[in-house]
Amino acid sequence: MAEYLKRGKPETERAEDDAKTRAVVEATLADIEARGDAAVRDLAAKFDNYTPESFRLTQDEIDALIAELSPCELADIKFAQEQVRNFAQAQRDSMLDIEVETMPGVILGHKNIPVQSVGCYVPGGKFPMVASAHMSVATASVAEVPRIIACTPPWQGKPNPAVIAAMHLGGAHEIYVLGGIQAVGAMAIGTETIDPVHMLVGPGNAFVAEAKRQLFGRVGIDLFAGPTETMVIADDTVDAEICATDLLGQAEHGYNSPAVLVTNSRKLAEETLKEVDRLLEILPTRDTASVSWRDYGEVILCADHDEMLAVANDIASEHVQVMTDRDDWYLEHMTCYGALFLGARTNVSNGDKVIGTNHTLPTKKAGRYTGGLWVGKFLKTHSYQQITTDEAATLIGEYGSRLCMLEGFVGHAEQCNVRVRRYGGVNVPYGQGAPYRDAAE
Ligand SMILES: NC(=O)c1ccc[n+]([C@@H]2O[C@H](COP(=O)([O-])OP(=O)(O)OC[C@H]3O[C@@H](n4cnc5c(N)ncnc54)[C@H](O)[C@@H]3O)[C@@H](O)[C@H]2O)c1
Ligand SMILES: [Zn+2]
Repeated sequence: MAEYLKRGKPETERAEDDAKTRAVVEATLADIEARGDAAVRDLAAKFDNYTPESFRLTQDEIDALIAELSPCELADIKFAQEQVRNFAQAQRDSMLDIEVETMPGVILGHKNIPVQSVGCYVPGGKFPMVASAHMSVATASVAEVPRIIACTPPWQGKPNPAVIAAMHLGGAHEIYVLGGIQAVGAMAIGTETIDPVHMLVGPGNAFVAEAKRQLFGRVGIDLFAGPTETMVIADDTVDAEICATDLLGQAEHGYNSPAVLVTNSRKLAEETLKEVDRLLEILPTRDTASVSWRDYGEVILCADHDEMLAVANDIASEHVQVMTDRDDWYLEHMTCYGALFLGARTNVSNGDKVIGTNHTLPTKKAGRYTGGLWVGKFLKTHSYQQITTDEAATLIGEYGSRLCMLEGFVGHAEQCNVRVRRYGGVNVPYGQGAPYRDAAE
């Protein structure tokens, strides 16, 4: 049995927080539904103290904001987007349209068609998350989505130049300075000034993630990508400084970011606990990181690697940093997670900002049923079928006719029967199934 050297808030308290968030989101979305732009305006004033003439930026405003960036800042953004595009393009190239002849005259296929309009949410409450624009906007543009709209909250009272530049360079067609529930609500429901989209993507705080969840069905969503989570799987091949740094590096995202160490080394576990306390004295973002660590930090001591693997798959953390004497073994055996970061040379912030994999990843155990955002999420795989010979129309029609009757679907059966009569010359009486012909005949 794994031993907890430190535990986070109990599940019951986490569930109470979730229930409060659900109620706030439900009421807010109903308000946007009822009052459209007027509600959006009130919410932006209330939560972000932001009351511009228009939330949508004009091309002149976008150009002026981009001009505020230094050449180095602009080059860095372009470098990151190039990495994200390159990997997304390789993934896109792996997705093929197919067409096969499954038996003579029977053609089956599928086509990958881009979602026709997407709303990308780029978080910006606590930090202006420039990188989130690469992950959603640039990836949508690799998928050739014809309408990409992007929303982000104001940063210190005005649009953040780096975020807006990343959205624009990523390929956004419309940019709005709008945050939180009002942004995702407006994009999905539509208002007098914003045409609704077909799908919402991108990470956000608990309110944003819950709003997307509630809007699912009305529009598509990429996945449940809420407050950041991180897990470090380590044995005594690494030291406490690197483990503590990796835990706090992601705990700084907000007040509710779980950071969990899973190890088979009591020495490493104890030293990491001490090291976290030491770093929390000097980390400039300790105000948030220390609260996340207090409420959601965990240190789990396991007997061996098999137990570490079981614990890790059960938690299904968003980010899993593996630093052991058998990193490839974890790659082979981990089944539930957002993304893996293998070996001490890499780290989660590489994935967050620059390396090219997508940082919009599943949280709250969503890694049990989905991976993160990727170019494939912007593509819909649609099937089609075609019968090109009379023989195939008759053969499939006869089987189809009988299988419809097996379920009592007489009208369905007649769709087959009319083909069997017309293309096969076989007389199937109206309202009956086709006669059974043995394969040997
Ligand atoms: N899962 C992922 O892939 C992933 C990736 C990056 C970031 N994240 C997460 O994104 C989140 C970003 O959060 P953030 O808050 O900094 O920015 P955000 O843009 O998600 O949210 C800011 C908005 O929240 C709204 N808001 C704030 N307090 C509110 C309240 N009490 N009621 C209703 N609405 C309220 C405001 O409208 C504000 O515009 C972090 O939790 C981070 O961990 C997740
Ligand atoms: Zn991060």
